[in-house]
Amino acid sequence: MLLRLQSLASRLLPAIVLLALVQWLAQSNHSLLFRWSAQLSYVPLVAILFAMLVALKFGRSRMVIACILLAYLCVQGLWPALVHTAISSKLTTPGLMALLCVLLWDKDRGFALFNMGLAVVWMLVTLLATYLLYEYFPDEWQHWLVPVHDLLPSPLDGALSPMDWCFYLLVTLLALLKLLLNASHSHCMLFASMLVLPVLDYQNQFVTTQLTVFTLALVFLTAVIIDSHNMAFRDELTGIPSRRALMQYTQTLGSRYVVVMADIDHFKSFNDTYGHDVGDQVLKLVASKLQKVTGGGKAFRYGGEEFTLVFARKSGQQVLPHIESLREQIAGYQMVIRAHDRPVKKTAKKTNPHRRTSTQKQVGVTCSFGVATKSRKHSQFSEVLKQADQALYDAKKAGRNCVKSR
Ligand SMILES: Nc1nc2c(ncn2[C@@H]2O[C@H](COP(=O)(O)OP(=O)(O)OP(=O)(O)O)[C@@H](O)[C@H]2O)c(=O)[nH]1
Repeated sequence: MLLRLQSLASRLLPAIVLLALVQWLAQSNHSLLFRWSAQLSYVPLVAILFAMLVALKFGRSRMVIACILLAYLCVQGLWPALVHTAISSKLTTPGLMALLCVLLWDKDRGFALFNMGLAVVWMLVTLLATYLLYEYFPDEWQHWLVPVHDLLPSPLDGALSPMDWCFYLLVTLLALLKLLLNASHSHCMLFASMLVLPVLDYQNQFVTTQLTVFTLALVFLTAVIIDSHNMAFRDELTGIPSRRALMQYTQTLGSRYVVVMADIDHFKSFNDTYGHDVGDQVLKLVASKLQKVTGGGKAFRYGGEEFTLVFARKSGQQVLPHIESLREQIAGYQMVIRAHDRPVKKTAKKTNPHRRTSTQKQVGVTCSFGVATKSRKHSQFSEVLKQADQALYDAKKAGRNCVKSR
């Protein structure tokens, strides 16, 4: 949970700080900004449409929809007569916030006609629900909103009606809940754009909106690119760099490095005893421990239950103490499993070393390690990797839960 909060903060904070800076800059009424907004008034619209095209290319349907929603803000500023109606002006911010919140909870559905039709339907339903809520919220229920409205800091008291404040708060909390479950860059950026909408509504200035939309276009572009990069180079299950990332990393290695192959001992029996889901939990746990390796090592998931650690500019002797301490840490950790035990197969009964813990909630995991150093004889990365694999085989033969080097 702490890790999740850390990654959420590290993704969300830069975008929020950037947007806050933009608001401050726009409020400073700098003459250059006004000249910029007059002469380059179409730039934010072009930027957000460009971000939309990139999202389209990467198949990120949610970001495409978010860009369209932000483009609406630009169009509203550029051609007010085109979109101005009593309903649209009153409900623009709540409607957009509700749509962004639903987008956060939805998933990328691609661009098949049926899925796009579905997206249009739920967007219309969301807008209709927001409209009905605002129009028909009973007057006699208004007093329920007052205590929540009182939570607002006093300078903002008059800025937001109780209805607006409660609605924004509810939608924001719902979105935050989603972020706690999944905080990809795209999720964080959608959330940041949600937060800035009431501010834009309050300021109601063309230049602020344009500048913010331009910033959001850049922020969305960054999110789409980073998420796509992560999809390609991060292992989906464990979240650590994948084999593809390892192969790319090898290009950057110099003439001195150490490769370590790590393999979870008797991993098959975890799957057999507790099921595939617990097997996945074990993989995640081991990956998180490997990722914290000291001595400058970088961890990758090689495939299955095998991991690779690479230590650039290090000798075997320098690396060994770090691997030994890593092995001890993993072996000393008691993992609490969150799954019901499986009936043990007859054939697995004889060989399964975890069988005794099958009724307990805590299980131990061990790993074997094979270490190899780049040398004149083995100068190619593939050769060093092969040596590390051989050393791993030695470790397995020596009884597992140990480190062997070649
Ligand atoms: N849960 C889960 N299991 C996986 C995954 N990838 C591979 N496996 C399983 O990992 C197991 C690998 O087992 P083996 O290679 O036989 O070796 P082991 O049981 O780890 O035993 P030793 O390596 O000899 O100590 C197989 O049963 C695979 O199905 C995965 O992503 N999730």
